[in-house]
Parts: sequence; structure tokens; C-alpha cells
Amino acid sequence: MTIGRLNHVGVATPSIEKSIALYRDLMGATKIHEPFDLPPQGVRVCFVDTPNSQIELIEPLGENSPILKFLEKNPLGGQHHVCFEVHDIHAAKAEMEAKGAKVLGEPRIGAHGTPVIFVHPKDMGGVLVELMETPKDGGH
Ligand SMILES: CC[C@H](C(=O)O)C(=O)SCCNC(=O)CCNC(=O)[C@H](O)C(C)(C)COP(=O)(O)OP(=O)(O)OC[C@H]1O[C@@H](n2cnc3c(N)ncnc32)[C@H](O)[C@@H]1OP(=O)(O)O
Ligand SMILES: [Co+2]
Repeated sequence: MTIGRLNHVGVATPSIEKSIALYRDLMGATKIHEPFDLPPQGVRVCFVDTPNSQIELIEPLGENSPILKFLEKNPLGGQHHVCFEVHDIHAAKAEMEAKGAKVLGEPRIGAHGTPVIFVHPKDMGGVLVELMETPKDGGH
């Protein structure tokens, strides 16, 4: 596997609306996408475009949301994960596991409509890493 483009930085927040206001009014973001729910992943999502990548704002959705514990520990929210593109998600998963890294579950469809996996932060120097298959149209 070769590490690909930084697709997005995931930022957990207790309020997408409040975070949108911060990125728009303080940081000068001009392209902020419409928020949407992703029930299978337990999050509400909003993408904020930057010139070379995206910030993915994620708010808990439902009582089994995977980001609830993170927000308990970080009530203001904070940087939650980084997402790199890969060519083939199944090959990436197999390679991660062969190298001894823990992959959290099976590939699932992520917010960009392509399969994603997560690598446990304990095996990546404390950083939760999302790997996402590059969209067929090349993405943003
Ligand atoms: C897919 C939709 C969208 C997309 O881009 O397409 C998304 O990105 S959704 C993003 C949200 N989904 C996920 O994060 C799924 C994968 N995550 C998990 O399975 C869990 O959140 C997990 C295993 C990373 C953490 O589990 P939990 O929340 O139950 O917390 P633990 O107390 O068990 O954590 C164990 C250990 O890891 C540290 N930790 C937890 N989260 C993070 C983090 N985001 N970054 C760095 N480290 C993290 C936590 O502090 C614990 O450390 P310890 O020293 O043992 O206290
Ligand atoms: Co993400």
C-alpha cells in the first residue's frame, strides 16, 4: 500500500452548527457543504472545503455513536482522525493486518460514498487513521 492524498481531517464537535460558525467567521471558510446524517456510522457530517483538503465536522448521532466517549473526554470537541486515500481498501486492510496493526471492523461505506476502514490509534502513534478508497471521479 502507498499512502495517498490527505482526504480530510475529522473534527469531533458537540455542535456542527457552532463549528460551522467558527470555520466560516473565524477561519474564513467559503465553501461549507450541507450537513447530513450517516446513521450506519453513528455521526452527522459536514464537510468544510480548504484549498487542498477538507475538514470533516462530525457530531454524535444516536446513543451508540463511536465519538461519544471522545467527546466525554474532550467536551469542546477536537481533532479526531486523519483520512488518507488508498487505491484498494481490501488490499490496504490485508496489508495493515499483515503488519500487525488492528483494523477496526470491516470496510464500510463512508461519507464520500466509497469504502473506509479505521486503524486503531494504539498502532499508529496515538492517531486514529481512516483509510478511504479513492472515489472513481478522483474526489475533490
Ligand atoms: C465513516 C464516516 C466518516 C467518514 O469519514 O466517512 C467518519 O470518519 S466517522 C468517524 C467516527 N467513526 C469512528 O471513529 C470509527 C472507528 N472508531 C472506533 O472504533 C472507536 O472510536 C475507537 C476504537 C477508536 C475508540 O473507542 P472508544 O471510543 O470506545 O474509546 P476507548 O476508550 O476504547 O479508546 C481506547 C484508547 O484509544 C484512545 N482514543 C480513542 N479515540 C481516539 C482518537 N480519535 N484519537 C486518538 N486516540 C483515541 C483512547 O483515549 C483510549 O486510550 P487510553 O490510553 O487507553 O485511554
Ligand atoms: Co472521516
